[in-house]
Amino acid sequence: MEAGNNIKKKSTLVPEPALRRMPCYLAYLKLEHHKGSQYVSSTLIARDNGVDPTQVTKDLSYTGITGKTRVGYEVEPLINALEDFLGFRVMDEAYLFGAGSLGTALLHDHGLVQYGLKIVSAFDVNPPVIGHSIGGVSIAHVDEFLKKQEHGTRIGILTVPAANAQEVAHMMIANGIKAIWNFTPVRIAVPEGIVVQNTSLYAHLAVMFNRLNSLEAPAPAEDAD
Ligand SMILES: NC(=O)c1ccc[n+]([C@@H]2O[C@H](COP(=O)([O-])OP(=O)(O)OC[C@H]3O[C@@H](n4cnc5c(N)ncnc54)[C@H](O)[C@@H]3O)[C@@H](O)[C@H]2O)c1
Repeated sequence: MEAGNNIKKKSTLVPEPALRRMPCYLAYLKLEHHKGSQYVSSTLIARDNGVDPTQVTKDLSYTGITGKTRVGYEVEPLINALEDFLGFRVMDEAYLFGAGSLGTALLHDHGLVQYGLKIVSAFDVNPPVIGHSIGGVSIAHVDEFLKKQEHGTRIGILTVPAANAQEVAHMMIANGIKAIWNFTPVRIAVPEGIVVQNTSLYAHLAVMFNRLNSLEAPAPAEDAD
């Protein structure tokens, strides 16, 4: 994987559900590759991923790879194409804002690098953490970010308290950040041309609770005549 400020390949706008399925296909294909499979059919990918085969074919066509009649997709080239397409093979650098509980967890996460994201600096305002290093990344005061004139880094991870989210987002954008991975529960307002990706564990938790509770809920009573 290349490091530095390589620009990821310009990609066309792909529907979000397809983009969300692709890393699952990738993980699946890597397992198949590990098991020694050379080819895998769209029917098999569909069955094991709980997706319609036509959907699989359409999703994978975005990578530019098509399956062969009868044998399906060649596993290794498809893995490479998916990784390329998803931008996982070129390393992007990111700054992290807010090295608290969640920020620390992200700084310790080795998985991000495998997906093409390297946190190169973290910024906070809390004196006890400034000057320390977490997961090999040093924590500086946000003033240091403001002092930097040139930022090759275009991605900022936002893990500050909700009350500071908008103000920190403004500061990030004013100083060159183009994409914000927002973990705060605040729907931050940004000017046009700035990418925001909101991520919440709790939103998924709410869905899980709802699904679980609806399983356990008594069946609705039949209408009496
Ligand atoms: N998306 C999720 O799934 C998820 C999960 C947990 C927490 N969160 C959210 O993530 C955020 C952080 O949560 P936490 O538990 O790590 O909180 P925390 O209080 O442990 O950490 C927040 C950090 O931000 C720093 N900070 C405050 N103001 C700042 C500023 N202006 N500039 C830079 N740093 C600043 C604080 O000093 C602290 O170190 C919160 O908004 C929380 O709601 C989201």
